[in-house]
This record gives sequence, structure tokens and C-alpha cells, in this order.
Amino acid sequence: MHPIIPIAADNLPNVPQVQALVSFLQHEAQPMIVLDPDYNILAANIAYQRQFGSVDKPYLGQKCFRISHHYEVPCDQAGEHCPMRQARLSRGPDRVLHIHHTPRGPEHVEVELRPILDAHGEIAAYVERLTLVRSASARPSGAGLVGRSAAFNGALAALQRVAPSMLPVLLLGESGTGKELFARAVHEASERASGPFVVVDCSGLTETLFESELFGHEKGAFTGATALKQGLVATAQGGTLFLDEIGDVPLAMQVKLLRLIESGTYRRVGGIDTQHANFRLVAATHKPLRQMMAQGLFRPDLYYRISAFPIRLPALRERRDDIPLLLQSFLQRALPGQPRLTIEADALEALQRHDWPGNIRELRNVLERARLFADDGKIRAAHLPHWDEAEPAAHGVAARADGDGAADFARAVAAFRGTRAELAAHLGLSERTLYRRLKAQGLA
Ligand SMILES: Nc1ncnc2c1ncn2[C@@H]1O[C@H](COP(=O)(O)OP(=O)(O)OP(=O)(O)O)[C@@H](O)[C@H]1O
Repeated sequence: MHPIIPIAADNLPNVPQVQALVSFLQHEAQPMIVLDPDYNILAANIAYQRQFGSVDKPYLGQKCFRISHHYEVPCDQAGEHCPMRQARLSRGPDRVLHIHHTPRGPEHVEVELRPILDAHGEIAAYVERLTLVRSASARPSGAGLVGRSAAFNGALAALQRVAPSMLPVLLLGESGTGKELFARAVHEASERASGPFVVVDCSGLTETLFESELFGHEKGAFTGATALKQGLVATAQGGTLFLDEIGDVPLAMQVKLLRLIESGTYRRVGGIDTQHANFRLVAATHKPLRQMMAQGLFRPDLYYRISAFPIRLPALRERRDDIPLLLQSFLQRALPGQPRLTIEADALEALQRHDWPGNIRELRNVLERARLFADDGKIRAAHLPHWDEAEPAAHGVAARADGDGAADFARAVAAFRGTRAELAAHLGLSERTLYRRLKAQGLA
């Protein structure tokens, strides 16, 4: 049993609306606090005390930015979005995803702030509602999405916004950035979470195979169709259908996909009855769909249908601050009986410097490989691949001097943190050649 602590600080403003509000919020199921316009926490309800309050750290009368972020200044002065500032300007609600310090450690929290006006229309106080975000972890975690960098949080905030709706979601990102994991998180944060989550890998399927996989077939529809078969659309009934690599769907099948999405109906191969579909669509691709559209390789009508809510997943090199957290998470996932590994400083430095063209999948694989070499349980730089030799081929940076090669080169230069000599080694170029290429591209 939690003791019922008096809800309000002694200095509650003498505004009737605020007094009434505080007693109203006391038994709300969601954690809520009342703040004065100067960031002071005036009151907290029971749900807040349970989820965020710690016995040894008083929060009433304290500044919200100090309690939630351990900052000495308001969030907007610490490089973050401050919902109070926004709500003050718009005089309306503002919602933002933040990482808060909680008794359990850092956690993703959705913060919604509403201004309370007094009889003269002045802002007397703010009510802040906090919702723990369960789709991702800001601490090392044995499963699911992990991340806390600004780039990751941007994608997570978009996921949180769209998940409860029925809107189709389009996940855009390089291979290995976590598209499937994000798709699953959209499903799990939606009202369909108790329904099925069905993955359709659209790559490498011929047109006929794709159609029968998706829509199913009647008995005798073609040679070998010895029984009626339900398709994946039927399997996804009441849940989420995830079309992975949608950029690989053959043109002729794109029409059928469009019809399915627009009308919510389809026919089994060889069938005449109209079937009714009931799924939420999430699609993903690493391909440039707009460019493919311009080249006539992807139907614009299908593109506009699926791209209502695009979410761009950052490449790992755009969220390097997450590398230690991801490493800790993957190390936690050791099989029972396997020794716990640690990472030495030289290895961590090399891992943070690498460009990760294969993103998080590559990181996992590198770690699995290092595990085999780390006889004493310590991963060192020597246990990592020799990237300086292998990378130019993987990136095609050194090999190609123009076209995409130039873009790759510029990107590699922009993303690299280190000296010129290290950059040359990283790209597999001599320092002289590197300098010539930088100059040729106006980057020197
Ligand atoms: N944010 C994350 N936190 C923890 N693990 C992650 C995260 N993102 C991706 N992973 C892991 O990285 C690997 C690749 O992720 P996933 O298969 O979802 O990527 P993808 O973008 O769908 O790749 P592809 O385009 O090649 O299908 C998986 O093992 C997944 O568990």
C-alpha cells in the first residue's frame, strides 16, 4: 500500500480553478503534476507518486527540469524542446517525447502540458500528464527497440503519434536500421496489439507467387494447388500486415495491392468470391521510392496511398551516441551459460568510429564475431574486423570517383570524426589521394 501523501505543496496559488483542479486530479489513473508558470511542481497525484516519485527525493516545490532531467536550467536552454514554453506561446496543449530520470533510471516519457487560465485569461498554472513509452528502452535492454539519441527519439515520437490511428505507416531506412522492429512496435502500440502481426517479405517473389502468398488460392487454381489456401491478408485479419521491401513488388502486382488497400477487398487466386480484408498496413523499404516513381518503376497512386505517414529511421552513423547503449543491450542477450563480456576502451573507440553501412545488424554481427575471440571475456580492438582494409570495397568509396561514389565520399567525409590521416586510413586512401579528392569536390 502506498501512503497517501498530501498532494499539494503549501504554496498552492490562491486561484480557485487550481485548487479544484488539484483535488480533481488526485485520483486520475495517469500520472499528473501541476506546475506554476515558473517551473515549480506544486502538486502531484497518486499515480505520479507511484510511477515517478521516490521517497528520498522530494519533488514538491522543486523545478520540473531538475527533477525530470537533472538540468540546472529549463529544457529549452539545455538544447531540448520545452513544452511549457510552447504551451505559453500557443496558450494551448503541447506534447513532446522526453527522456526522464525515474526511480528505475532513464525512461522515454510522453509529456503533455496544458495551460490553466485564471478569471482574467492569464496562465495560472499548467497540468502535465506523463505517459511511460513502452515501445522502446532508454536503458540497456534484453529485447526490443533500444535508443535514446535525438535521431532515434525523433523516429520514436513519430511512431507514438501514429500507432493508435489506423493510418498506413511507411518506414524508410537503410538495411539493418530496425524497420521490422519498428513495424512490430507500431503494431504493439496500436489497438490491434492483441491481433496478429504478419510479415510479408516482398523481395524475391515472382508475380504469381506473390499473389498466391498474399491472397491465397482456391483448390485447383493451378497445378499443385491441391487444397484451398488462406493468404497472408486473411491471416492478418484484425491485426497488422507488414509489407517489407515494398519497393520490390513487381509493377503488375502493384495494381492489385492498390486495389486491396483502396477497397479493402480481394479475390483468392482462381476464386470468384470477393473477400473482405481487415488489417492495418505498415510498409517498409530501403529503396528511393520517389526516384523509382519518376523512372516508372513504382506506381504513384500506390505510393501516395502508402506514404501518408512516412517515418525515416536513422542510420547507425547518425546516432553514434546510441552505440554504447546498443552494445550493452546486445551483451546482455548472451545465452544462458555464456560468460558476460565487457568491452575495452580501444574496442569501444573503434566501434564508435566505424561507419556501419550495415547498421545495427552489422553491429550485432561484429559483436557475435568478437565474442568468439574474447577468451578472457574482454572484447578488444584486435577482436574487431580490419575495417581499414575492408571498408572501401563495401562502400565503393575509393573505387568509384564519380556519380554515387562522389556522394558516398562526401557523406563518409561529413560523418567521420577524426584527423585527416585517420580519415584516409578509414577510406583506404593515401593522404595525398584523399587531399586531391577533397579538393576536386570542393571539400578541402
Ligand atoms: N533500435 C534497436 N534496438 C535494438 N536492436 C535493434 C534496433 N534496431 C534494430 N535492431 C536489431 O538489428 C537487427 C536488424 O533489424 P531489422 O531486421 O528490424 O532491420 P531492417 O531495417 O528491417 O533490415 P532489412 O531492411 O535488411 O530487412 C535485428 O537483429 C534487430 O533486432
